[in-house]
Amino acid sequence: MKTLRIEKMIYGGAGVAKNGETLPFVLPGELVQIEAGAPAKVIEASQDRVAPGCVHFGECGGCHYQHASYPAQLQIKRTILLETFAVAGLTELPEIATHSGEPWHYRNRIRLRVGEVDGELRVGYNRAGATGGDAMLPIMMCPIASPLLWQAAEAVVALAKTDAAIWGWLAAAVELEFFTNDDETALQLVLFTRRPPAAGFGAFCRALQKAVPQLEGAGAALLPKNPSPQGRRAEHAKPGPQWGTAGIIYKVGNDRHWVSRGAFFQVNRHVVAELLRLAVGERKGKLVWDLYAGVGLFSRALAATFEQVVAVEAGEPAATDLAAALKGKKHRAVAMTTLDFLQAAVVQRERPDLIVMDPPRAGVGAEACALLARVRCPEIVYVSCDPVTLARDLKQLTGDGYKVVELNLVDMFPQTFHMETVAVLRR
Ligand SMILES: C[S@@+](CC[C@H](N)C(=O)[O-])C[C@H]1O[C@@H](n2cnc3c(N)ncnc32)[C@H](O)[C@@H]1O
Repeated sequence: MKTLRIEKMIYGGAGVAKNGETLPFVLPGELVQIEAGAPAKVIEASQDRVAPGCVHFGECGGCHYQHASYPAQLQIKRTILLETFAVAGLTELPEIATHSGEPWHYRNRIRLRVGEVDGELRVGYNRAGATGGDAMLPIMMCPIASPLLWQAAEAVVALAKTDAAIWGWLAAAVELEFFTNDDETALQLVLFTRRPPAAGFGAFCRALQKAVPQLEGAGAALLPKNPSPQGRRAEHAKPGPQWGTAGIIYKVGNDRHWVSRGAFFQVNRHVVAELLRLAVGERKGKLVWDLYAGVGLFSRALAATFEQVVAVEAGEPAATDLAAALKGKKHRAVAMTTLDFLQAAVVQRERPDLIVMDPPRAGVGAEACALLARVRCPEIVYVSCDPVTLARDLKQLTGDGYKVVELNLVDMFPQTFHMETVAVLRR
């Protein structure tokens, strides 16, 4: 048996003790007893410790911080962000401003696993510490999901007991993804399967729509027959049968965005307007580039105050949605990677007044940052969902003449270790 004092939290959800050992579900300052094969026992609890809001917390892989009060969660994220910047060698940084919303029922999208448990079809998530290939944790609630999403998940499971079409498709499903809009008036479903039933997808969707009238559209996504050894995320799905509308309208501020089923959209329905305000705000000018533009969340708002928006998006179906959103105007949607776009732009010596960029977790990367330095745009707004790659890219950009003048932590993912940052750079 060992007794450890937790020194601090690290990115990824765990706390770390003085001897370097890491433990999940602890808090800074706590004294914890550990014994091989038994869960850690908290001997001296932090005053920030609270009762978790979900019965599955600790077992479920989705949440990491439900045992911390919400103000403590925000403090943990700010501390980790600052430490990540320090490790990357970033100095002379502005204060971090924190922006948050309602910390429960915020997710507009959930991806559930489907499996048979004790002879019954159930939905669930990955267990904490497990990967996609391991046994799923069947769940009875998900209080970070918007209520409609969980209502739909419960409906599909309940209907499978009595409805043959629902049973057939649910039994064939590997995962279900539900996506809803800002006010939960519309719902989309993607059903991932390796062995689709020969027919009956329409009957499945109509039966579900009877129970959940907000269901507007659904599609089956066909996975390879045999799971990839690299895991579920490495697999590419082909489109199977489709039903109803192909997307939903999602309202943010004055804009109504068309989001196709499967296209990226910011996941937190309570803070997306604040994220948009931070990324766009009152900025105006002649030319702006929106890199990694998705369906055009930032582009549409930028189009109100810039003469021309050039928006770059490499993924489908977002690139098609983006082109439709900017169609018929002087703006330009470019369906290519940011790197290819920047390589061409540097040759043509283009220089926008502003660049907004919101890459996936991998960040912008060394090659694209080097090209950005050559563009010498006076202001860059970098929206990031990974502090480590953000710190790496900021270090390179500050070495190339930029200064970080504003830092915002936007809590897009309450109850989890994930964090969203909006950094403003000027030269
Ligand atoms: C974090 S999302 C941001 C989307 C958008 N800014 C928004 O707020 O809705 C990143 C987007 O970048 C796209 N993407 C990924 N890799 C890319 C690349 N190399 N070049 C351009 N776009 C890319 C993805 O398809 C996704 O839509």
